Amino acid sequence: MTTLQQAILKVKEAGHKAFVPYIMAGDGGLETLKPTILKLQAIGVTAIEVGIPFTDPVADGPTIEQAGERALAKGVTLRNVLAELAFFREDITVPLVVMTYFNPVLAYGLEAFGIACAAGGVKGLIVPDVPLEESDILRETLNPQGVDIVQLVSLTSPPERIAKIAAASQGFVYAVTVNGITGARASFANDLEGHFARLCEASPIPVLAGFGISTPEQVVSMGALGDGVIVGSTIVTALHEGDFAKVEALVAASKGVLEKSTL
Ligand SMILES: O=P(O)(O)OC[C@@H](O)[C@@H](O)c1c[nH]c2ccccc12
Repeated sequence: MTTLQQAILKVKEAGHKAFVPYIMAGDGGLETLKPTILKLQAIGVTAIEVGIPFTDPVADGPTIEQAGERALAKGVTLRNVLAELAFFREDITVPLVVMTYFNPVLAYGLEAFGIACAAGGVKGLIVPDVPLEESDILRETLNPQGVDIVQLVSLTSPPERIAKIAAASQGFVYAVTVNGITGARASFANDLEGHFARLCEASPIPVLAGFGISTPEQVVSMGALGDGVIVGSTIVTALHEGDFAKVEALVAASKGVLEKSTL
């Protein structure tokens, strides 16, 4: 079992839901990466999805797109993010999952990228623009470096495809809860239960729900569909605005506490 899967199962055994915040690496400057990761792990997140800024983030809504622009303006790149992680990897206690589009990986060079991931203690990778059919090359290069390739399942995937993706995904299955791009949503489709039940049944590894989750109540309701949640845009905004209490309240909800945390 991989480190990433183990971290999620540990939370499950404690009767909680996994909570994975997404951050835009270097939003506020590369020097913010270390304190942000240390703060998040201190409040008990399960893993951290570390987003790499990119000029053409096709799956992202305005919140993450703008955070990416801020990071790019500060000179943040895939290369210097991985180098920074390597610099403080002894202090990192939760699995890190890098989320990047394929272009920066290609520009880095796949082999060199894999080595840099290992040096930075990266445990998982999400590359949304590499479809399942093309993903062998990622597993072949990254698995030997101890990095899981996490696959996304969309709401519109037919059953055979859901089964294929669940069988190929590593660490966890990323179940996308909306049709569309990242960003907070007021409501979700009401037939999510059936979709998640089929997905959880088909998946030998944990299933986490992500996209559109922005309130403690949604952490609870979406978390209940599977093994936990991934929260991006709301975390990015809260960190940008310095509202850490909001982040704490979301984490507390994943542990069954639905009131503002006083940590
Ligand atoms: O921002 P949201 O709606 O909370 O969704 C999570 C998401 O941000 C994060 O997992 C993510 C950011 N960019 C992505 C691109 C593809 C898949 C996932 C992502």
